[in-house]
Amino acid sequence: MKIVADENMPYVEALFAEFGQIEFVNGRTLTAEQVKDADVLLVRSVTKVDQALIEAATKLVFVGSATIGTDHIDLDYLQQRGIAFSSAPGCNATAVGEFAFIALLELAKRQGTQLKGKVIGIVGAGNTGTAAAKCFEAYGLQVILCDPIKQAEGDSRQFASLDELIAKADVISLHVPITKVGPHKTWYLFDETRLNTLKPNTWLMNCCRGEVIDNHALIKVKQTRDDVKVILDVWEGEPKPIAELVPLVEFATPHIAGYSLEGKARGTFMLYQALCLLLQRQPTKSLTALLPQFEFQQWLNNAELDESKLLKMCRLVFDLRDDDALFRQSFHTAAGFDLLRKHHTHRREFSALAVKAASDNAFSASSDCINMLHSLGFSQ
Ligand SMILES: NC(=O)C1=CN([C@@H]2O[C@H](COP(=O)(O)OP(=O)(O)OC[C@H]3O[C@@H](n4cnc5c(N)ncnc54)[C@H](O)[C@@H]3O)[C@@H](O)[C@H]2O)C=CC1
Ligand SMILES: O=C(O)C(=O)[C@H](O)COP(=O)(O)O
Repeated sequence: MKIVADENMPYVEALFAEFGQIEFVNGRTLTAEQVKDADVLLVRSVTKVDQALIEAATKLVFVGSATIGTDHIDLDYLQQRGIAFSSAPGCNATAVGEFAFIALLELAKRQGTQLKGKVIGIVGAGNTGTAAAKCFEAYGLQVILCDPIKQAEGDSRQFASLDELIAKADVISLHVPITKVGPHKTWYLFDETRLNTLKPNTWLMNCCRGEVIDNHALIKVKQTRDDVKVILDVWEGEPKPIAELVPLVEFATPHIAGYSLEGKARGTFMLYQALCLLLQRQPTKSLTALLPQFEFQQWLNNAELDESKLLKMCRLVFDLRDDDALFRQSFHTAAGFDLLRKHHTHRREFSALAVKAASDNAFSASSDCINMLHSLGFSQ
């Protein structure tokens, strides 16, 4: 069996070697010629899997994408060909949720204010939106959810309309898939008209797909509204963000919100499970065995953890400022954007770091503060 796999997908060797010969490829530049003998194709979000790519791949039985989004896959064509497909829903939801939380702590610090007390609006209450809400709620923030699809399905959580959310939230975080048609289409959901309805001093963060915000309109709005602060992990026209936009953004990263080591490992592992199922083989590998132990654990002496100390703790697992600085140096070319992604140091999720109160110390952290950290996701 021949497996063609994106070179940026960790743990492929460990999980798929038992199925046959693996050929690693650059997912962005993958050609039909490289895929034509494949039985299995494993991709990430940068590979467009459509008729043009796989028409000649007559042996292909399985396509796996180790991602949450599936907008790069022509699902109808795969179905028509009878090729099994699996993505990895939820694999990096925790990573995105924690990214959103840390990014907002960083923004608050940079603005000389506190995140505490802000109202957070989450657009799209699926896996990543829910993971983000979990962090914000663990920190005691009020969260407003907007998800008309889940609302119509009878999800028991409380929902607001997008207009209500925009009117009430201090921070808006976007967590929707990209869709171009239908009553809830998200392509340019934040177009110029909607961007102009943002209330004064709104913080807007996009960790889903670049085209959910009209980036040209965002430039226009930002040029006259410095009160609006923006964090972008995803960009219209990736891998070539519009250069003019970057200096207008407070934190800029190259589509790495989902790039925790755990998230990537989960993604590859979910494809391994799907292929085992398709081939009716018993899985022999385990996800936990793949992940290295985190080098540190943290003893807390501080009686109370203020926001600045909380941010320092979060930076133990992920320092967003490094990615932002690197981005500004080398986003200018498509190769630069992709290299930033390729060489991104896979951060760990909060769960990799065990946090305990130093018990023999009069200044030991309060149980409220330890409970908050555990609710955020840090281990006991
Ligand atoms: N920056 C990154 O590294 C990552 C980006 N993503 C992107 O984030 C997207 C969302 O991921 P998940 O939360 O895991 O997907 P999901 O499918 O679990 O949740 C998406 C939610 O958005 C809702 N939705 C759809 N249209 C909407 C609209 N017009 N208004 C409000 N809600 C709407 C859906 O009902 C659904 O509940 C993915 O499709 C992917 O494009 C995902 C992972 C990592
Ligand atoms: O899962 C998704 O959807 C994402 O956006 C991924 O985090 C993107 O990562 P790559 O597949 O482009 O490495």
